Amino acid sequence: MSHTFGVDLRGMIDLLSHHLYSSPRVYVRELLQNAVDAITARRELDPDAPAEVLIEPSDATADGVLRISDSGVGLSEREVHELLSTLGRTSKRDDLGFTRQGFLGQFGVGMLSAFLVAEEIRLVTRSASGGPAVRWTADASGSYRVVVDDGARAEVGTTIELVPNRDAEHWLSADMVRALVTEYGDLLPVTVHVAGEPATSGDLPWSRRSDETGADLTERMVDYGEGLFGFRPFDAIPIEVPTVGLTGVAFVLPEGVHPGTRQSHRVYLKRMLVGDGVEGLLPDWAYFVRCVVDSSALRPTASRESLYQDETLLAVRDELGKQVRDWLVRLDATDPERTSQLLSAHHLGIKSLARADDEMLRLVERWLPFETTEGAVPLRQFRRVHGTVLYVPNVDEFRQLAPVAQAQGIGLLNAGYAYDVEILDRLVALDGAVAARQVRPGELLAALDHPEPLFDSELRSRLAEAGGVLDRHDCEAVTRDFDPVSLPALLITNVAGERKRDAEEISDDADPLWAELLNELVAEESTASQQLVLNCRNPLVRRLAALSDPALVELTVESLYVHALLQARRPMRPKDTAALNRSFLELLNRAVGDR
Ligand SMILES: Nc1ncnc2c1ncn2[C@@H]1O[C@H](COP(=O)(O)OP(=O)(O)OP(=O)(O)O)[C@@H](O)[C@H]1O
Repeated sequence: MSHTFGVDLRGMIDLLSHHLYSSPRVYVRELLQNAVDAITARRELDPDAPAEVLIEPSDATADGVLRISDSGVGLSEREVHELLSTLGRTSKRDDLGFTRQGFLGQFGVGMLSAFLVAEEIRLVTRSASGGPAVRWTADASGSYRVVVDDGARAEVGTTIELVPNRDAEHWLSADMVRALVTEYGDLLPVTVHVAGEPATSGDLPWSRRSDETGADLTERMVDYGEGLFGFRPFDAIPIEVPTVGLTGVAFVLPEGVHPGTRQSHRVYLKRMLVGDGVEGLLPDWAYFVRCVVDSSALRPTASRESLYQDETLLAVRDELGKQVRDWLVRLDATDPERTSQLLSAHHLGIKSLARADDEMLRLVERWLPFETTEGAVPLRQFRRVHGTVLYVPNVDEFRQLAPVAQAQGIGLLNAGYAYDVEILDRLVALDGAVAARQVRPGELLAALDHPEPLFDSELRSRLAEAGGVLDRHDCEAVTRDFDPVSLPALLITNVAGERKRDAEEISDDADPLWAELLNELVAEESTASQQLVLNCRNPLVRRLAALSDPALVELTVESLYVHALLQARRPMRPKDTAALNRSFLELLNRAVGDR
Protein backbone atom coordinates (compact mmCIF):
# COMPACT_ATOMS: atom_id res chain seq x y z
CA MET A 1 0.00 0.00 0.00
CA SER A 2 1.49 3.38 -0.92
CA HIS A 3 1.34 6.50 1.19
CA THR A 4 2.05 10.14 0.46
CA PHE A 5 4.70 12.03 2.43
CA GLY A 6 3.24 14.42 4.98
CA VAL A 7 4.82 17.87 5.35
CA ASP A 8 5.09 19.71 8.62
CA LEU A 9 4.69 23.26 7.39
CA ARG A 10 6.09 24.91 10.48
CA GLY A 11 9.22 22.75 10.16
CA MET A 12 9.54 23.56 6.47
CA ILE A 13 9.21 27.28 7.11
CA ASP A 14 11.81 27.03 9.83
CA LEU A 15 14.15 25.05 7.60
CA LEU A 16 13.84 27.31 4.59
CA SER A 17 13.70 30.62 6.34
CA HIS A 18 16.37 29.98 8.95
CA HIS A 19 18.72 27.48 7.36
CA LEU A 20 18.67 28.18 3.64
CA TYR A 21 19.78 31.78 3.92
CA SER A 22 22.81 32.99 5.83
CA SER A 23 21.27 36.22 7.12
CA PRO A 24 17.81 37.80 7.59
CA ARG A 25 18.96 40.65 5.30
CA VAL A 26 18.00 38.55 2.23
CA TYR A 27 14.31 39.18 2.85
CA VAL A 28 14.76 42.56 1.08
CA ARG A 29 16.21 40.85 -1.96
CA GLU A 30 13.41 38.29 -2.16
CA LEU A 31 10.67 40.93 -1.90
CA LEU A 32 12.39 43.15 -4.47
CA GLN A 33 12.78 40.20 -6.75
CA ASN A 34 9.08 39.34 -6.58
CA ALA A 35 8.10 42.96 -7.21
CA VAL A 36 10.41 43.27 -10.23
CA ASP A 37 9.28 39.90 -11.63
CA ALA A 38 5.63 40.94 -11.25
CA ILE A 39 6.37 44.14 -13.20
CA THR A 40 8.20 42.14 -15.88
CA ALA A 41 5.17 39.82 -16.18
CA ARG A 42 2.79 42.76 -16.48
CA ARG A 43 4.91 44.44 -19.14
CA GLU A 44 4.75 41.27 -21.20
CA LEU A 45 0.99 41.89 -21.35
CA ASP A 46 1.14 45.67 -21.52
CA PRO A 47 4.47 47.30 -22.41
CA ASP A 48 3.20 50.71 -21.28
CA ALA A 49 2.12 49.59 -17.80
CA PRO A 50 3.67 51.62 -14.95
CA ALA A 51 6.84 50.25 -13.34
CA GLU A 52 6.91 51.25 -9.71
CA VAL A 53 8.27 49.73 -6.55
CA LEU A 54 7.72 51.74 -3.37
CA ILE A 55 8.91 50.74 0.06
CA GLU A 56 7.77 52.30 3.29
CA PRO A 57 10.04 51.14 6.09
CA SER A 58 8.48 50.21 9.42
CA ASP A 59 9.60 53.43 11.15
CA ALA A 60 7.89 55.49 8.43
CA THR A 61 4.43 53.92 8.75
CA ALA A 62 1.83 54.74 11.39
CA ASP A 63 1.19 51.08 12.26
CA GLY A 64 4.89 50.03 12.43
CA VAL A 65 4.71 47.55 9.52
CA LEU A 66 6.99 47.57 6.49
CA ARG A 67 5.06 48.01 3.27
CA ILE A 68 6.25 47.24 -0.25
CA SER A 69 4.02 48.00 -3.21
CA ASP A 70 4.49 47.17 -6.87
CA SER A 71 2.59 47.93 -10.04
CA GLY A 72 3.14 44.36 -11.22
CA VAL A 73 0.85 41.75 -12.66
CA GLY A 74 -0.87 40.92 -9.33
CA LEU A 75 -2.53 37.63 -8.45
CA SER A 76 -6.07 36.30 -8.85
CA GLU A 77 -7.78 34.42 -5.99
CA ARG A 78 -6.92 31.08 -7.62
CA GLU A 79 -3.27 32.11 -8.08
CA VAL A 80 -3.04 33.21 -4.46
CA HIS A 81 -4.04 29.70 -3.36
CA GLU A 82 -1.91 27.97 -5.92
CA LEU A 83 1.24 30.08 -6.00
CA LEU A 84 1.51 31.86 -2.68
CA SER A 85 0.27 29.09 -0.48
CA THR A 86 2.03 26.10 -2.03
CA LEU A 87 5.67 25.64 -1.15
CA GLY A 88 7.87 25.21 -4.20
CA ARG A 89 5.16 26.40 -6.60
CA THR A 90 6.20 29.26 -8.85
CA SER A 91 4.82 31.17 -11.81
CA LYS A 92 8.35 31.65 -13.11
CA ARG A 93 8.87 28.31 -14.83
CA ASP A 94 7.31 27.11 -18.05
CA ASP A 95 5.20 23.97 -18.45
CA LEU A 96 8.32 21.85 -18.78
CA GLY A 97 9.77 23.27 -15.58
CA PHE A 98 12.43 25.46 -17.20
CA THR A 99 13.15 28.87 -15.71
CA ARG A 100 11.38 31.51 -17.73
CA GLN A 101 13.69 34.05 -19.32
CA GLY A 102 13.59 37.46 -17.72
CA PHE A 103 12.44 36.32 -14.26
CA LEU A 104 14.62 36.47 -11.22
CA GLY A 105 12.79 33.89 -9.10
CA GLN A 106 12.52 30.21 -9.93
CA PHE A 107 12.25 28.07 -6.82
CA GLY A 108 8.94 29.12 -5.28
CA VAL A 109 10.31 29.52 -1.76
CA GLY A 110 11.69 33.09 -1.63
CA MET A 111 8.59 34.59 -0.04
CA LEU A 112 9.21 32.48 3.04
CA SER A 113 12.37 34.47 3.79
CA ALA A 114 10.07 37.25 5.01
CA PHE A 115 9.51 35.07 8.06
CA LEU A 116 13.14 35.72 8.98
CA VAL A 117 12.04 39.18 10.13
CA ALA A 118 8.23 39.07 10.27
CA GLU A 119 5.73 37.18 12.37
CA GLU A 120 2.97 37.88 9.89
CA ILE A 121 2.84 38.61 6.16
CA ARG A 122 -0.16 40.42 4.76
CA LEU A 123 -0.66 40.73 1.05
CA VAL A 124 -3.25 42.64 -0.91
CA THR A 125 -3.32 42.11 -4.66
CA ARG A 126 -5.32 42.81 -7.79
CA SER A 127 -4.60 40.80 -10.89
CA ALA A 128 -4.01 42.32 -14.33
CA SER A 129 -6.14 39.52 -15.70
CA GLY A 130 -9.25 40.87 -13.93
CA GLY A 131 -11.27 39.62 -10.95
CA PRO A 132 -11.64 41.20 -7.51
CA ALA A 133 -8.81 42.23 -5.19
CA VAL A 134 -7.74 39.58 -2.71
CA ARG A 135 -6.25 39.66 0.77
CA TRP A 136 -3.88 36.88 1.88
CA THR A 137 -2.51 36.73 5.40
CA ALA A 138 0.00 34.16 6.60
CA ASP A 139 1.75 33.62 9.90
CA ALA A 140 4.96 31.85 10.78
CA SER A 141 3.11 28.87 12.21
CA GLY A 142 2.20 27.92 8.64
CA SER A 143 -1.48 28.92 8.50
CA TYR A 144 -2.95 31.40 6.03
CA ARG A 145 -6.26 33.05 5.25
CA VAL A 146 -7.59 34.27 1.92
CA VAL A 147 -10.35 36.85 1.73
CA VAL A 148 -11.84 38.34 -1.42
CA ASP A 149 -12.11 42.09 -0.69
CA ASP A 150 -12.66 44.09 -3.83
CA GLY A 151 -12.44 47.40 -1.94
CA ALA A 152 -8.96 46.58 -0.59
CA ARG A 153 -7.11 47.93 -3.62
CA ALA A 154 -8.16 49.72 -6.77
CA GLU A 155 -5.09 49.46 -9.04
CA VAL A 156 -3.52 46.38 -10.51
CA GLY A 157 -0.50 45.32 -8.46
CA THR A 158 0.46 44.00 -5.05
CA THR A 159 1.20 45.44 -1.63
CA ILE A 160 2.91 43.32 0.99
CA GLU A 161 3.06 44.22 4.66
CA LEU A 162 5.47 42.67 7.11
CA VAL A 163 4.58 42.77 10.79
CA PRO A 164 8.03 42.76 12.43
CA ASN A 165 9.21 40.06 14.78
CA ARG A 166 9.96 41.50 18.16
CA ASP A 167 13.73 41.04 17.84
CA ALA A 168 13.98 41.86 14.13
CA GLU A 169 12.63 45.40 14.06
CA HIS A 170 15.96 46.95 13.05
CA TRP A 171 15.95 44.96 9.80
CA LEU A 172 12.84 46.88 8.72
CA SER A 173 13.97 50.39 9.64
CA ALA A 174 14.56 53.08 6.99
CA ASP A 175 18.37 53.20 7.10
CA MET A 176 18.74 49.45 6.96
CA VAL A 177 16.17 48.98 4.22
CA ARG A 178 17.66 51.73 2.08
CA ALA A 179 21.16 50.27 2.44
CA LEU A 180 19.95 46.78 1.57
CA VAL A 181 17.89 47.94 -1.41
CA THR A 182 20.91 49.79 -2.81
CA GLU A 183 23.21 46.86 -2.15
CA TYR A 184 21.04 44.22 -3.78
CA GLY A 185 19.05 46.19 -6.28
CA ASP A 186 21.19 49.13 -7.42
CA LEU A 187 21.43 47.80 -10.98
CA LEU A 188 17.78 46.72 -11.30
CA PRO A 189 16.05 48.15 -14.37
CA VAL A 190 13.13 49.36 -12.21
CA THR A 191 13.75 52.28 -9.84
CA VAL A 192 12.97 51.37 -6.23
CA HIS A 193 11.89 54.17 -3.88
CA VAL A 194 12.45 53.90 -0.15
CA ALA A 195 10.50 56.40 1.99
CA GLY A 196 9.88 58.48 -1.12
CA GLU A 197 13.52 58.66 -2.28
CA PRO A 198 15.02 56.63 -5.15
CA ALA A 199 17.44 54.06 -3.72
CA THR A 200 18.63 52.45 -6.96
CA SER A 201 20.31 53.87 -10.06
CA GLY A 202 19.69 51.20 -12.68
CA ASP A 203 22.95 51.74 -14.59
CA LEU A 204 25.51 49.04 -15.21
CA PRO A 205 28.62 50.94 -14.06
CA TRP A 206 30.77 49.31 -16.74
CA SER A 207 28.55 50.36 -19.68
CA ARG A 208 30.34 52.87 -21.85
CA ARG A 209 28.68 56.30 -21.76
CA SER A 210 27.97 57.96 -25.07
CA ASP A 211 30.58 60.71 -24.61
CA GLU A 212 33.24 58.42 -23.14
CA THR A 213 36.51 57.29 -24.76
CA GLY A 214 37.99 53.86 -23.98
CA ALA A 215 40.64 55.49 -21.79
CA ASP A 216 37.99 57.49 -19.88
CA LEU A 217 36.01 54.31 -19.28
CA THR A 218 39.10 52.53 -17.91
CA GLU A 219 39.83 55.47 -15.64
CA ARG A 220 36.24 55.50 -14.38
CA MET A 221 36.38 51.72 -13.84
CA VAL A 222 39.62 51.97 -11.89
CA ASP A 223 37.91 54.61 -9.69
CA TYR A 224 34.91 52.28 -9.33
CA GLY A 225 37.24 49.44 -8.31
CA GLU A 226 38.93 51.69 -5.77
CA GLY A 227 35.52 52.48 -4.29
CA LEU A 228 34.74 48.75 -4.04
CA PHE A 229 38.04 47.46 -2.66
CA GLY A 230 39.51 50.42 -0.85
CA PHE A 231 42.70 50.32 -2.97
CA ARG A 232 43.44 51.30 -6.54
CA PRO A 233 43.44 48.33 -8.93
CA PHE A 234 46.37 47.84 -11.29
CA ASP A 235 43.97 47.84 -14.22
CA ALA A 236 40.34 47.27 -15.19
CA ILE A 237 39.58 44.93 -18.09
CA PRO A 238 36.16 44.93 -19.75
CA ILE A 239 34.83 41.35 -19.97
CA GLU A 240 31.95 39.84 -21.88
CA VAL A 241 30.49 36.39 -22.53
CA PRO A 242 27.49 36.95 -24.83
CA THR A 243 26.28 33.32 -24.67
CA VAL A 244 25.30 33.77 -21.03
CA GLY A 245 24.46 37.47 -21.29
CA LEU A 246 27.48 38.30 -19.17
CA THR A 247 29.13 41.69 -19.06
CA GLY A 248 31.36 43.24 -16.46
CA VAL A 249 34.81 44.26 -15.49
CA ALA A 250 37.81 42.34 -14.21
CA PHE A 251 40.05 44.21 -11.82
CA VAL A 252 43.71 43.28 -11.70
CA LEU A 253 44.86 43.72 -8.12
CA PRO A 254 47.98 45.77 -7.56
CA GLU A 255 50.20 43.48 -5.45
CA GLY A 256 50.48 41.66 -2.22
CA VAL A 257 47.73 39.12 -2.90
CA HIS A 258 48.72 35.71 -1.73
CA PRO A 259 48.25 32.92 -4.31
CA GLY A 260 46.36 30.92 -1.70
CA THR A 261 43.82 33.70 -1.27
CA ARG A 262 40.35 32.64 -2.26
CA GLN A 263 39.17 34.50 -5.26
CA SER A 264 35.86 36.14 -4.71
CA HIS A 265 33.85 38.09 -7.17
CA ARG A 266 30.88 40.40 -7.08
CA VAL A 267 28.17 38.76 -9.12
CA TYR A 268 24.79 40.04 -10.24
CA LEU A 269 22.25 37.78 -11.88
CA LYS A 270 19.69 39.58 -13.97
CA ARG A 271 20.94 42.74 -12.29
CA MET A 272 20.23 41.53 -8.76
CA LEU A 273 23.24 41.08 -6.49
CA VAL A 274 24.08 37.48 -5.65
CA GLY A 275 26.99 38.44 -3.44
CA ASP A 276 30.47 39.87 -3.40
CA GLY A 277 32.18 36.72 -2.19
CA VAL A 278 31.17 34.48 -5.08
CA GLU A 279 33.81 31.90 -5.97
CA GLY A 280 34.60 29.86 -9.03
CA LEU A 281 34.14 32.48 -11.74
CA LEU A 282 37.79 32.49 -12.85
CA PRO A 283 40.45 29.77 -13.12
CA ASP A 284 42.58 29.33 -9.99
CA TRP A 285 45.68 30.83 -11.58
CA ALA A 286 43.90 34.18 -11.89
CA TYR A 287 43.91 34.67 -8.12
CA PHE A 288 45.06 38.25 -8.66
CA VAL A 289 41.89 39.24 -10.52
CA ARG A 290 38.51 40.20 -9.04
CA CYS A 291 35.46 40.51 -11.26
CA VAL A 292 32.23 42.43 -11.04
CA VAL A 293 29.77 40.91 -13.50
CA ASP A 294 26.12 40.64 -14.38
CA SER A 295 24.75 37.63 -16.21
CA SER A 296 21.30 36.81 -17.46
CA ALA A 297 21.85 33.08 -17.77
CA LEU A 298 24.11 31.77 -15.01
CA ARG A 299 22.17 29.91 -12.35
CA PRO A 300 22.05 30.74 -8.66
CA THR A 301 21.80 28.14 -5.91
CA ALA A 302 18.45 28.15 -4.05
CA SER A 303 19.79 30.52 -1.41
CA ARG A 304 20.87 32.85 -4.25
CA GLU A 305 24.10 33.41 -2.37
CA SER A 306 26.38 31.55 -4.79
CA LEU A 307 26.50 30.20 -8.33
CA TYR A 308 25.41 26.73 -9.29
CA GLN A 309 28.49 24.80 -10.37
CA ASP A 310 27.51 23.42 -13.75
CA GLU A 311 28.94 22.99 -17.24
CA THR A 312 27.92 26.52 -18.17
CA LEU A 313 29.86 27.98 -15.25
CA LEU A 314 32.90 25.92 -16.25
CA ALA A 315 32.69 27.23 -19.80
CA VAL A 316 32.34 30.80 -18.53
CA ARG A 317 35.35 30.29 -16.26
CA ASP A 318 37.47 29.16 -19.21
CA GLU A 319 36.31 32.03 -21.37
CA LEU A 320 36.96 34.66 -18.69
CA GLY A 321 40.38 33.12 -18.02
CA LYS A 322 41.11 33.45 -21.74
CA GLN A 323 40.08 37.11 -21.72
CA VAL A 324 42.39 37.90 -18.80
CA ARG A 325 45.19 36.04 -20.52
CA ASP A 326 44.60 37.88 -23.82
CA TRP A 327 44.73 41.16 -21.94
CA LEU A 328 48.10 40.15 -20.52
CA VAL A 329 49.46 39.34 -23.97
CA ARG A 330 48.12 42.68 -25.27
CA LEU A 331 49.68 44.53 -22.36
CA ASP A 332 52.98 42.91 -23.16
CA ALA A 333 52.77 44.14 -26.75
CA THR A 334 51.80 47.70 -25.85
CA ASP A 335 53.31 48.48 -22.47
CA PRO A 336 56.33 46.31 -21.58
CA GLU A 337 57.13 48.41 -18.53
CA ARG A 338 53.76 47.70 -16.95
CA THR A 339 53.97 44.03 -17.95
CA SER A 340 57.16 43.61 -16.03
CA GLN A 341 55.60 45.43 -13.04
CA LEU A 342 52.62 43.12 -13.15
CA LEU A 343 54.74 40.01 -13.47
CA SER A 344 56.80 40.88 -10.46
CA ALA A 345 53.61 41.44 -8.45
CA HIS A 346 51.85 38.23 -9.55
CA HIS A 347 54.57 35.96 -10.87
CA LEU A 348 53.23 32.80 -9.27
CA GLY A 349 49.85 32.84 -11.04
CA ILE A 350 51.44 33.76 -14.33
CA LYS A 351 54.11 31.08 -13.98
CA SER A 352 51.44 28.53 -13.27
CA LEU A 353 49.67 29.58 -16.45
CA ALA A 354 52.90 29.45 -18.46
CA ARG A 355 53.22 25.72 -17.76
CA ALA A 356 50.49 24.99 -20.24
CA ASP A 357 50.25 28.12 -22.33
CA ASP A 358 52.95 28.95 -24.86
CA GLU A 359 52.26 32.64 -25.12
CA MET A 360 52.40 33.00 -21.37
CA LEU A 361 55.60 30.99 -21.41
CA ARG A 362 57.17 33.46 -23.83
CA LEU A 363 56.01 36.29 -21.61
CA VAL A 364 57.59 34.69 -18.58
CA GLU A 365 60.72 33.97 -20.58
CA ARG A 366 60.98 37.58 -21.64
CA TRP A 367 60.08 39.34 -18.42
CA LEU A 368 60.25 37.29 -15.31
CA PRO A 369 63.57 37.60 -13.50
CA PHE A 370 65.11 34.32 -12.29
CA GLU A 371 67.87 34.06 -9.73
CA THR A 372 71.12 33.29 -11.55
CA THR A 373 74.85 33.53 -11.06
CA GLU A 374 74.55 36.87 -12.84
CA GLY A 375 71.88 38.19 -10.52
CA ALA A 376 68.15 38.43 -11.32
CA VAL A 377 67.88 37.95 -15.07
CA PRO A 378 65.00 36.90 -17.36
CA LEU A 379 65.41 33.53 -19.06
CA ARG A 380 65.67 35.02 -22.52
CA GLN A 381 68.55 37.28 -21.58
CA PHE A 382 70.28 34.40 -19.82
CA ARG A 383 69.85 32.21 -22.89
CA ARG A 384 71.27 34.93 -25.11
CA VAL A 385 74.48 34.97 -23.08
CA HIS A 386 74.86 31.27 -22.30
CA GLY A 387 72.99 29.47 -25.06
CA THR A 388 71.71 26.79 -22.76
CA VAL A 389 70.15 27.43 -19.38
CA LEU A 390 72.01 25.25 -16.88
CA TYR A 391 69.88 24.96 -13.78
CA VAL A 392 69.70 23.28 -10.42
CA PRO A 393 66.23 22.40 -9.16
CA ASN A 394 66.93 23.15 -5.53
CA VAL A 395 67.40 26.51 -3.82
CA ASP A 396 69.98 25.32 -1.26
CA GLU A 397 71.99 23.48 -3.85
CA PHE A 398 71.99 26.60 -5.99
CA ARG A 399 73.21 28.76 -3.13
CA GLN A 400 76.05 26.34 -2.53
CA LEU A 401 77.09 25.83 -6.13
CA ALA A 402 76.54 29.37 -7.40
CA PRO A 403 79.79 30.93 -6.07
CA VAL A 404 81.84 28.04 -7.44
CA ALA A 405 80.09 28.06 -10.82
CA GLN A 406 80.38 31.82 -11.01
CA ALA A 407 84.10 31.73 -10.27
CA GLN A 408 84.58 29.23 -13.12
CA GLY A 409 82.54 31.45 -15.46
CA ILE A 410 79.68 28.94 -15.62
CA GLY A 411 76.19 30.49 -15.73
CA LEU A 412 73.84 28.71 -13.36
CA LEU A 413 70.14 29.31 -12.75
CA ASN A 414 68.13 28.63 -9.63
CA ALA A 415 65.07 26.62 -10.61
CA GLY A 416 64.16 25.78 -7.05
CA TYR A 417 60.94 27.81 -6.79
CA ALA A 418 57.39 26.76 -7.63
CA TYR A 419 56.81 25.83 -11.30
CA ASP A 420 60.40 26.69 -12.39
CA VAL A 421 61.37 23.20 -13.49
CA GLU A 422 58.07 22.68 -15.32
CA ILE A 423 58.59 25.98 -17.14
CA LEU A 424 62.09 24.97 -18.19
CA ASP A 425 60.82 21.56 -19.29
CA ARG A 426 58.26 23.27 -21.44
CA LEU A 427 60.93 25.50 -22.93
CA VAL A 428 62.86 22.36 -23.87
CA ALA A 429 59.73 20.82 -25.39
CA LEU A 430 59.31 23.91 -27.58
CA ASP A 431 62.89 24.92 -28.42
CA GLY A 432 64.71 21.61 -28.16
CA ALA A 433 67.23 20.17 -25.73
CA VAL A 434 69.61 23.08 -26.25
CA ALA A 435 67.25 25.41 -24.37
CA ALA A 436 67.83 24.17 -20.83
CA ARG A 437 69.44 21.37 -18.90
CA GLN A 438 69.54 20.36 -15.29
CA VAL A 439 73.09 20.26 -13.92
CA ARG A 440 74.13 17.51 -11.55
CA PRO A 441 76.54 18.77 -8.90
CA GLY A 442 79.00 16.08 -10.00
CA GLU A 443 79.08 17.66 -13.44
CA LEU A 444 80.52 20.78 -11.90
CA LEU A 445 83.43 18.69 -10.67
CA ALA A 446 84.40 17.98 -14.25
CA ALA A 447 84.79 21.70 -14.84
CA LEU A 448 87.17 22.14 -11.92
CA ASP A 449 90.95 21.89 -12.37
CA HIS A 450 92.99 19.04 -10.95
CA PRO A 451 95.56 20.14 -8.37
CA GLU A 452 99.26 20.10 -8.92
CA PRO A 453 100.31 16.36 -8.52
CA LEU A 454 102.91 16.83 -5.81
CA PHE A 455 100.62 18.76 -3.53
CA ASP A 456 97.79 16.40 -4.37
CA SER A 457 99.69 13.32 -3.26
CA GLU A 458 100.77 15.07 -0.05
CA LEU A 459 97.18 16.03 0.75
CA ARG A 460 95.94 12.54 -0.06
CA SER A 461 98.44 10.98 2.31
CA ARG A 462 97.16 13.28 5.07
CA LEU A 463 93.63 12.24 4.26
CA ALA A 464 94.63 8.58 4.34
CA GLU A 465 96.11 9.16 7.79
CA ALA A 466 92.84 10.68 8.92
CA GLY A 467 91.54 7.18 8.49
CA GLY A 468 87.85 6.55 8.41
CA VAL A 469 86.65 9.99 9.50
CA LEU A 470 84.91 10.68 6.18
CA ASP A 471 83.87 7.03 5.74
CA ARG A 472 81.81 7.41 8.88
CA HIS A 473 79.84 10.11 7.09
CA ASP A 474 79.44 8.08 3.94
CA CYS A 475 81.62 10.65 2.21
CA GLU A 476 84.69 10.51 0.02
CA ALA A 477 87.26 13.26 -0.44
CA VAL A 478 87.98 14.70 -3.86
CA THR A 479 90.76 17.20 -4.49
CA ARG A 480 90.40 20.08 -6.96
CA ASP A 481 91.71 23.55 -7.66
CA PHE A 482 88.98 26.15 -7.88
CA ASP A 483 87.82 29.64 -7.12
CA PRO A 484 86.70 31.26 -4.89
CA VAL A 485 89.89 30.73 -2.95
CA SER A 486 88.08 31.59 0.28
CA LEU A 487 85.91 28.44 0.02
CA PRO A 488 87.81 25.50 1.58
CA ALA A 489 85.41 22.71 0.64
CA LEU A 490 82.22 21.92 -1.13
CA LEU A 491 79.89 19.08 -0.26
CA ILE A 492 78.02 17.52 -3.14
CA THR A 493 75.74 14.57 -3.48
CA ASN A 494 77.20 11.70 -5.40
CA VAL A 495 74.31 10.37 -7.43
CA ALA A 496 76.19 7.26 -8.51
CA GLY A 497 77.17 6.56 -4.93
CA GLU A 498 73.63 6.97 -3.67
CA ARG A 499 72.37 4.65 -6.37
CA LYS A 500 74.98 2.09 -5.44
CA ARG A 501 74.06 2.22 -1.76
CA ASP A 502 70.36 1.83 -2.57
CA ALA A 503 71.17 -1.08 -4.86
CA GLU A 504 73.16 -2.75 -2.12
CA GLU A 505 70.32 -2.35 0.32
CA ILE A 506 67.86 -3.76 -2.18
CA SER A 507 70.07 -6.61 -3.32
CA ASP A 508 70.38 -7.86 0.27
CA ASP A 509 66.87 -9.20 0.08
CA ALA A 510 66.15 -9.26 -3.65
CA ASP A 511 66.16 -12.41 -5.75
CA PRO A 512 69.67 -13.28 -7.01
CA LEU A 513 69.07 -12.53 -10.67
CA TRP A 514 67.72 -9.07 -9.92
CA ALA A 515 70.53 -8.40 -7.44
CA GLU A 516 73.13 -9.31 -10.03
CA LEU A 517 71.54 -7.01 -12.55
CA LEU A 518 71.49 -4.14 -10.10
CA ASN A 519 75.09 -4.65 -9.13
CA GLU A 520 76.14 -4.66 -12.75
CA LEU A 521 74.39 -1.38 -13.29
CA VAL A 522 76.25 0.32 -10.48
CA ALA A 523 79.46 -1.67 -10.56
CA GLU A 524 82.03 1.02 -11.21
CA GLU A 525 82.53 4.43 -9.54
CA SER A 526 82.65 5.35 -5.91
CA THR A 527 80.25 4.03 -3.33
CA ALA A 528 79.99 7.06 -1.05
CA SER A 529 76.80 9.06 -1.30
CA GLN A 530 78.57 12.39 -0.76
CA GLN A 531 81.77 13.96 -1.98
CA LEU A 532 83.76 16.55 -0.07
CA VAL A 533 85.54 18.55 -2.73
CA LEU A 534 88.59 20.10 -1.10
CA ASN A 535 89.83 23.31 -2.66
CA CYS A 536 93.59 23.02 -3.02
CA ARG A 537 93.86 26.77 -3.55
CA ASN A 538 92.47 27.50 -0.11
CA PRO A 539 95.13 28.40 2.51
CA LEU A 540 93.58 26.19 5.18
CA VAL A 541 93.57 23.17 2.88
CA ARG A 542 97.16 23.92 1.94
CA ARG A 543 98.13 23.95 5.60
CA LEU A 544 96.20 20.72 6.13
CA ALA A 545 98.55 18.98 3.68
CA ALA A 546 101.52 20.04 5.80
CA LEU A 547 100.17 18.87 9.19
CA SER A 548 102.06 16.20 11.02
CA ASP A 549 99.65 15.39 13.88
CA PRO A 550 97.16 12.72 12.60
CA ALA A 551 94.63 13.67 15.32
CA LEU A 552 94.69 17.30 14.16
CA VAL A 553 94.33 16.17 10.54
CA GLU A 554 91.27 14.13 11.51
CA LEU A 555 89.79 17.04 13.44
CA THR A 556 90.39 19.47 10.56
CA VAL A 557 88.89 17.12 7.97
CA GLU A 558 85.79 16.52 10.09
CA SER A 559 85.43 20.26 10.75
CA LEU A 560 85.68 20.97 7.03
CA TYR A 561 83.03 18.33 6.40
CA VAL A 562 80.64 19.82 8.98
CA HIS A 563 81.26 23.33 7.69
CA ALA A 564 80.50 22.24 4.13
CA LEU A 565 77.40 20.44 5.36
CA LEU A 566 76.15 23.60 7.05
CA GLN A 567 76.93 25.63 3.92
CA ALA A 568 74.92 23.18 1.86
CA ARG A 569 71.99 23.63 4.29
CA ARG A 570 71.35 19.93 4.27
CA PRO A 571 69.23 18.53 7.10
CA MET A 572 71.49 17.54 10.00
CA ARG A 573 71.26 13.89 11.02
CA PRO A 574 72.06 12.98 14.66
CA LYS A 575 75.55 11.83 13.71
CA ASP A 576 76.15 15.12 11.89
CA THR A 577 75.15 17.08 14.98
CA ALA A 578 77.44 14.89 17.06
CA ALA A 579 80.28 15.59 14.62
CA LEU A 580 79.57 19.31 14.77
CA ASN A 581 79.71 19.31 18.58
CA ARG A 582 82.76 17.14 18.69
CA SER A 583 84.82 19.13 16.20
CA PHE A 584 83.74 22.52 17.53
CA LEU A 585 84.56 21.65 21.14
CA GLU A 586 87.81 19.98 20.20
CA LEU A 587 88.92 23.00 18.15
CA LEU A 588 87.97 25.25 21.08
CA ASN A 589 89.86 23.03 23.42
CA ARG A 590 92.96 23.18 21.29
CA ALA A 591 92.67 26.94 20.86
CA VAL A 592 92.26 27.56 24.59
CA GLY A 593 94.91 24.98 25.48
CA ASP A 594 97.45 26.74 23.29
CA ARG A 595 97.33 29.89 25.37
N1 LIG B 1 4.67 40.87 -5.61
C1 LIG B 1 4.16 39.82 -6.26
N2 LIG B 1 3.32 40.02 -7.31
C2 LIG B 1 2.80 39.00 -8.00
N3 LIG B 1 3.04 37.71 -7.71
C3 LIG B 1 3.84 37.44 -6.67
C4 LIG B 1 4.43 38.46 -5.88
N4 LIG B 1 5.20 37.88 -4.92
C5 LIG B 1 5.07 36.55 -5.10
N5 LIG B 1 4.28 36.26 -6.14
C6 LIG B 1 3.92 34.94 -6.65
O1 LIG B 1 4.22 33.98 -5.66
C7 LIG B 1 5.08 32.96 -6.20
C8 LIG B 1 5.98 32.43 -5.12
O2 LIG B 1 6.89 33.45 -4.74
P1 LIG B 1 8.28 33.10 -4.08
O3 LIG B 1 9.01 34.38 -3.84
O4 LIG B 1 8.03 32.24 -2.91
O5 LIG B 1 9.00 32.23 -5.17
P2 LIG B 1 9.59 32.62 -6.60
O6 LIG B 1 9.79 34.09 -6.69
O7 LIG B 1 8.68 32.00 -7.63
O8 LIG B 1 10.95 31.83 -6.60
P3 LIG B 1 12.22 32.05 -5.67
O9 LIG B 1 12.10 31.08 -4.58
O10 LIG B 1 13.34 31.74 -6.58
O11 LIG B 1 12.19 33.47 -5.22
C9 LIG B 1 5.77 33.62 -7.33
O12 LIG B 1 6.18 32.66 -8.30
C10 LIG B 1 4.74 34.58 -7.87
O13 LIG B 1 3.87 33.92 -8.77
